[in-house]
Amino acid sequence: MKGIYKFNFDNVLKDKIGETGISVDEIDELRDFTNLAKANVTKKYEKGDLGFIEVLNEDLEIYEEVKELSKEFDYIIIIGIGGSILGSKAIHQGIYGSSNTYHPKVFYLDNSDPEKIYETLKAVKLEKTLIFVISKSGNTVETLANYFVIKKHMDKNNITPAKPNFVAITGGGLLQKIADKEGYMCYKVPENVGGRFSVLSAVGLAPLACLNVDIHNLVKGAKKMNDICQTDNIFRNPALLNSLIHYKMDNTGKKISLMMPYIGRLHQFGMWYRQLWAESLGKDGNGQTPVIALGATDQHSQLQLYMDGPEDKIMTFLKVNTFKQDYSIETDYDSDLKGHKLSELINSEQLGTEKSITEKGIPNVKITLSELNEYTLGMLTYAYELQTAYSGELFCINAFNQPAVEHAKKLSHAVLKGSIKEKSYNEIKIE
Ligand SMILES: O=P(O)(O)OC[C@H]1O[C@H](O)[C@H](O)[C@@H](O)[C@@H]1O
Repeated sequence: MKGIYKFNFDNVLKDKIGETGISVDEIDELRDFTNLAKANVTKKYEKGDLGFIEVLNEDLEIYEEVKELSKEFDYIIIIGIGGSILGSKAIHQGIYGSSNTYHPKVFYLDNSDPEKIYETLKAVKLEKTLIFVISKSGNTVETLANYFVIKKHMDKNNITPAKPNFVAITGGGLLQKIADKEGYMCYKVPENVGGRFSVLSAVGLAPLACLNVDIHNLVKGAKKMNDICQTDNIFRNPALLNSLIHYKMDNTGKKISLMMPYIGRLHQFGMWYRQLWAESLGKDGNGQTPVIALGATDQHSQLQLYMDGPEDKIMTFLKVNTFKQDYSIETDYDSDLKGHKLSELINSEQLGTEKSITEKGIPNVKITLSELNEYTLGMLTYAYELQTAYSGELFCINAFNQPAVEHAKKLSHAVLKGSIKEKSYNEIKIE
């Protein structure tokens, strides 16, 4: 499997967007600054802190066992939240789209919304369902709650699949205890792999292997990107260059990082990126708010704001050259569309938007993939992981923790236990 990845940064340059931009010379002058960031990431990796790089060397044969087991099942449920599920969702959608017409069918339980679990239970036959329960900490309440509800439902209704149907992927906590006690097949999340950086570890690879994603090519793409990004030449290192561009733009008030894929299959990738960028860099008053829009759909809903609203955005266009299916537009009516393909239309819309955004002086970069397959998706995913690690260094932020989220989790627990009650003094109530 092959594919080409192109990173284009013309439209952040001063000669394209004016004074808000950056020049090639300025980028070059920041060589020491960017090389230090890169060297710090390497140091952390050598110290054993960056498991998301280490996992590239993992033996993928370990996933054969669960893949074999999955052949007994028609449905897969993945239970997890945040970094424990967004990656597999993004990669699966990146390869298969969101129609869920393939075998096995997949369902994601990533919320404690009772209606969602009800709908899922109605859509699957549990005796034919392989269920992944994924949580690095092993203690995330939404994940445990969904597991407990499904387990009880199976026990109460005497649902006994031909083969054991729970697989735990965890680094410890209550989930590990449950897996040990119940004898579940279990994959480990290494301590040094942060949840949102875990898609290329067991967290993503075990379920994806069962969903017929070619994980070998996925990792191969990531390794290729890792090799490419070993260079200190920033103009040859897309992760480092994009990191610097976002850093410089942040410094000039571009506090929103807007990602706009022009293919539906990358929409979930945007959602994965949203967590990665937000949780890694949103600290101590820093951080760019990631926003995801889908081209061309959101041109007709958001573009007015992007072009004419606050000048606080840097945009990333994601584009693919080849679509898996295509249609030519044929009509007897007099129309500019006549004789064109849908792929030409969507890519023209991308370029048209890019041109008008650039004319407005809004900085934007573009990643073009020759096609969207496991290999190119592996390159894309890993480039963003590395870019986020570099950005942590540039912004002097620990990109690998999430203290504010931990605090909110504690308060939610306190509410559940009854030690915090909802009180409101100022509200409008209408009956
Ligand atoms: O994998 P888990 O331990 O269940 O954590 C799931 C998620 O929980 C928290 O909300 C963290 O902020 C996320 O970074 C994490 O991905």
